[in-house]
Amino acid sequence: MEQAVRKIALLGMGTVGGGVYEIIERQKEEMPFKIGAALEVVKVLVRNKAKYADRIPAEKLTDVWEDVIGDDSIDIVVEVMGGIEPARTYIKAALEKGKHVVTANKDLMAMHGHELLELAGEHHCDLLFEAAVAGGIPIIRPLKQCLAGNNITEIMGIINGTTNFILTKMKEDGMDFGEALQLATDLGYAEADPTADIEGYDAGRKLAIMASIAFHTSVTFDDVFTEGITKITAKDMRYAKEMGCSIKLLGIAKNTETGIEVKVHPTMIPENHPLAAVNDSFNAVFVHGDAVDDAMFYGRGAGALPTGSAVVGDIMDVARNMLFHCNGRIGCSCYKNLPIKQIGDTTSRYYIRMRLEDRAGTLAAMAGVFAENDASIAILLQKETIENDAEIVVVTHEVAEKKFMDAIKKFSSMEMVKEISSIIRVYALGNV
Ligand SMILES: NC(=O)C1=CN([C@@H]2O[C@H](COP(=O)(O)OP(=O)(O)OC[C@H]3O[C@@H](n4cnc5c(N)ncnc54)[C@H](OP(=O)(O)O)[C@@H]3O)[C@@H](O)[C@H]2O)C=CC1
Ligand SMILES: N[C@@H](CC=O)C(=O)O
Ligand code: NA
Repeated sequence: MEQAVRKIALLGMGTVGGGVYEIIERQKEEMPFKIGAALEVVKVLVRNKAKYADRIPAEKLTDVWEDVIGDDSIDIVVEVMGGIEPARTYIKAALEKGKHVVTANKDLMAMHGHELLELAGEHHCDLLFEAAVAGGIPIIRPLKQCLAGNNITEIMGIINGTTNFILTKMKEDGMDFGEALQLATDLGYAEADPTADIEGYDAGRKLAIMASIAFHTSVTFDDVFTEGITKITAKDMRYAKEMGCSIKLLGIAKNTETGIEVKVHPTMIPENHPLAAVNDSFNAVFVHGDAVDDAMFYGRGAGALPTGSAVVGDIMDVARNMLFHCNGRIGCSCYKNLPIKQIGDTTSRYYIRMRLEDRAGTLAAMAGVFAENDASIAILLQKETIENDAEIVVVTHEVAEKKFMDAIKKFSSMEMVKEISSIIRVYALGNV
């Protein structure tokens, strides 16, 4: 019997495209046994063909989209270009022509995922995006399938490899921020514009995608509160260590009775928390469901082969579905319309480092302002004197963000306050 061949077009041949191409090559002999068909990359779309001429045969390489969309033999379009446009237009056109789509594009899925998944459903096509969240770590499929019997109430994770790499290098090797970012870029972890990584936008996009799936309601990137790591200093890292904590950029999504909370920010977590041990470019996602209890997913969240691994897994699923004529069986799962909470309506604990006039009564005045706003103090440290001012570190108990920020606003206008040097949210700190 003649061997079935599933024909693939790769849109993009950068870090991820290169990984996908290599894995398909490596697995060539295995594919018929694994998915009942061979996989063949027949077209590779890029902007600058000359850059790829030494790696990709000339007959496959194109810079003309019509060569892909006009080729009826192509079954699967794999979008690994990134960005919103022209990716969105190309994916829509592919789905409308009945082609299945695999994408790693979190920017697009976090903004237009709902629309694209509905379109895929209308055309009975697969639209799979495992690589869009936490790269090589299986998390989309577990949320959509393996954990589907749960009422998921919380997701918390380290979902940006670049920032985790930077924070690890700053903490463990004393590297400065710029040096660590350059290294992350050279290793292929960072986005084309690393602002998305360091300002928390990339993590925000991944969080929106996971929250939509887990809570069955549309959450877009615009709904997510984001704060990046650019203000984290070596000094805060030292204080964190002294308190038995690490500083990590966390994405936190909760399904509460009053609405959905979605936020990304640097967070102090105790060293004995499993997420504190997640270092370098590794990612990890904690999921809490009413049936499964806690589950944690850990692995490489970025890089050519780890991300390629997720993309190829999706391509193989499409090919398997083709064999059994059941493409499009798992589509959009947003059947609710839940409210999204503003950051001011969420609660947290806070670490504040500040410089106060070193004289009698300042600490009492500070405690008074905090108390008026329901922010009770759990830890107070006074270590250093800087130019006759006292450097004070405070960690509060859980308090509403709005009340805490009101306290900070009132407090910073007082004459005795020389500087609010940093504010970092704190995730549970032992018994204090
Ligand atoms: N890097 C990673 O570790 C991860 C990346 N992702 C996502 O995967 C996607 C790809 O990322 P990555 O591989 O790092 O990106 P790169 O910048 O390394 O590669 C992008 C590729 O797409 C091509 N391309 C870009 N725009 C166009 C266009 N308009 N028309 C044709 N070709 C185009 C580029 O071609 P040319 O060189 O000719 O411009 C290049 O080959 C992004 O959505 C990213 O967010 C997801 C998880 C991890
Ligand atoms: N820039 C991203 C790559 C994968 O999504 C990251 O650093 O995690
Ligand atoms: Na993934």
